[in-house]
Amino acid sequence: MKSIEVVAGIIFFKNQILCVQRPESKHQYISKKFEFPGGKVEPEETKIEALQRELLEELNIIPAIKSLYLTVEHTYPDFKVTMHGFLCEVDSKALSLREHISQEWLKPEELNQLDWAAADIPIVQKLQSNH
Ligand SMILES: Nc1nc2c([nH]c(=O)n2[C@@H]2O[C@H](COP(=O)(O)OP(=O)(O)OP(=O)(O)O)[C@@H](O)[C@H]2O)c(=O)[nH]1
Repeated sequence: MKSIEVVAGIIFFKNQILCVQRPESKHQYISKKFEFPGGKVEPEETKIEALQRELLEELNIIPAIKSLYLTVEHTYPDFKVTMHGFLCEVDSKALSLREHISQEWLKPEELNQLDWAAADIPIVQKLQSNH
């Protein structure tokens, strides 16, 4: 089975976190799910470099990347993902949604209102237990 390494930004503006919705996909289990923005780490790139690149590409933002929060391993029916979630901060909510179909800024305790990609659930749970 294919394995991918992914970085994702848990982006805070004050006490709210950016949640973005994936477009429709042939993989039903990730189609239209909410996630933390990011993407695959390319060869020759550090995780931080990959996250900076993806956030600029997907949202046109340059957040302050603070620290690694949680690494999750999840096996979907077609591939295995290792996802590193990094705490990030922005000082404005301004962004351009270039790949996702919607966005929400939610407080940690509100995150379970959304339908998350399965790999994100441990990160959502940790954020909810720490608020
Ligand atoms: N970015 C991101 N991807 C996630 C999360 N949770 C999760 O399961 N994934 C999965 O990890 C993979 C990341 O791929 P991607 O499509 O976002 O990455 P990318 O921008 O590099 O893709 P590309 O191949 O189209 O250039 C997707 O299969 C996605 O479903 C998440 O919170 N953020």
